[in-house]
Amino acid sequence: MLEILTATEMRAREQVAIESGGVTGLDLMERAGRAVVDAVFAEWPELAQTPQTAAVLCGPGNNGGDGFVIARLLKAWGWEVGVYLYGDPERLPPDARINHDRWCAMGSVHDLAQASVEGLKVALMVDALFGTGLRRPLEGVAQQGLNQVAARVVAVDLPSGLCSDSGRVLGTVSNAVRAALTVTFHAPKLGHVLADGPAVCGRVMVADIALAAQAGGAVRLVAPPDAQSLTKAETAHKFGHGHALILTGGAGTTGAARLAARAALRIGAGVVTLGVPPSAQMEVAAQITALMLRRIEDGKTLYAALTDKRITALCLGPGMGTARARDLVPVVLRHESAPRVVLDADALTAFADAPETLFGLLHEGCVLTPHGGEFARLFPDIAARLAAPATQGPAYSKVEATREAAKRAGCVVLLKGADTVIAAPDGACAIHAAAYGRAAPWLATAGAGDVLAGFVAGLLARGFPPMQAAETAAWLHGECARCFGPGLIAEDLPEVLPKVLRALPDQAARASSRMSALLANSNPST
Ligand SMILES: NC(=O)C1=CN([C@@H]2O[C@H](COP(=O)(O)OP(=O)(O)OC[C@H]3O[C@@H](n4cnc5c(N)ncnc54)[C@H](OP(=O)(O)O)[C@@H]3O)[C@@H](O)[C@H]2O)[C@@H](O)CC1
Ligand SMILES: [K+]
Repeated sequence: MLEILTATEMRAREQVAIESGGVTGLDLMERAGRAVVDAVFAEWPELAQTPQTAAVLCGPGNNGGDGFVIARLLKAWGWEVGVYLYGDPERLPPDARINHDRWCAMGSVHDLAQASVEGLKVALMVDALFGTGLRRPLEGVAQQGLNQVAARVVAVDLPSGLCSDSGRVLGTVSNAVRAALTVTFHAPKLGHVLADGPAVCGRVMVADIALAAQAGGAVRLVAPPDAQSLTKAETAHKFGHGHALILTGGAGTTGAARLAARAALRIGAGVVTLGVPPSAQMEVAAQITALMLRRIEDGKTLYAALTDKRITALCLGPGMGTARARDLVPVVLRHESAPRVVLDADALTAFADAPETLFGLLHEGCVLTPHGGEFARLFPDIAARLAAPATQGPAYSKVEATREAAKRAGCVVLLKGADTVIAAPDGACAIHAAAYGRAAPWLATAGAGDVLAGFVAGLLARGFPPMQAAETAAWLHGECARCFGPGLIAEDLPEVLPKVLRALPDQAARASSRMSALLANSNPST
């Protein structure tokens, strides 16, 4: 499991290590500084060839302390290093103060408030202004780092201005350092993958500073699924892999549900049936082959259909129309057979006026897959809080918002985006970040969300628990987009899935691929 930490969790890990007596805060700071220097040389090998020039911007906390270590190590390599402190040396925390004083034995410290670094030409700028302790937007002289012209900017832990827990830049979005390389310690932080994080971090390297592994953080990065979990048993009957029922809208609006149905079938549901109103029967019949068709006219016919115990999951919403959704969603959610259900698109919008009615019906076998707009319709107060300007760190995050929504809804919520967050009512939470090595910009295409809903439905039909179904669907969806690449349209996603499934790593390979797939991993000497 690749854990991804909040600032508080990271501090707790540091504290446990220090209290165990095996390491001091000063040791950790030394390792952090050394890890940054090693990562810089790994990223830009040309800088290790001959001594260069660097500007190191140090802040008033321990992030600044790391900066003083880096300055000392670069100087030891023969570099010409300018150190600029934002703050009062007398008020530095103890470990940072010690490293400040060590540096002072080798060079001078400029006061960032007095010495302008605007336009300074250096080979490397080290941003050690703020890390996990950022509380407010960068302002005044602290902003000088933003306009640096160095060819290479390395951020220590986080680009200054970026909130570690939310990935939101405090203030306006231009209020953060834009790094080419970010070197963080022990584990990635939420801010590296959420919101603005990927846009300002550049490449992210996770450096091992020899902190002992501990029980996982509260949030995980979605891992590649285990190939075994998606195979089909040699002896199983088609109904052994479940039967998904996908409801369509009327004539002319059945495309979205057909996309979802094909996705459910491709991901391995044994049988997939499209439930159509009479007006759409001919249209759908003319389009399908492996998919089944059943007339679902109204609540009564749907209720009767659900008495077939072989139907293990439903997908409602894509292209369904809000009126039909308002009629049929309660029938499914109230049905005594309690099949698993994914609700998307119109099935969410249909309850914009009365979200509490929907929440009263949802159960733990449900998954909601809203995009930002649908989320705001169901959870307007949560969405408003998330949309409010981030002025204080730690800022309210998409992780907190999705967790709050899942708790309120009483089921798994998958909030889509480049940073897809999936949360369960018990607080379990995972992020699928389509960023860094897993960026999938081609997913911004009509119908991609319908395919995701279909993937979730197919997995639910196969018996995956809701959280696992949502995580697995999100990962495979992103992987299909990456595998197809430019020119992708939604129809391509289910078609490329077999290739993606064939390439899935087995359990042993998963552990090592997880980290490298998303973030570059460095393991500098300690
Ligand atoms: N944890 C670990 O295991 C390890 C941690 N390590 C390193 O420590 C870093 C965390 O250090 P940290 O906690 O001292 O916080 P940091 O980011 O330096 O800033 C705090 C200071 O900034 C100030 N301040 C905040 N915002 C401001 C603003 N906008 N404008 C002006 N001032 C502002 C704030 O002031 P205050 O809010 O108290 O007024 C306080 O003085 C971490 O990122 C990593 O690099 C490593 O050494 C190895 C192991
Ligand atoms: K920083």
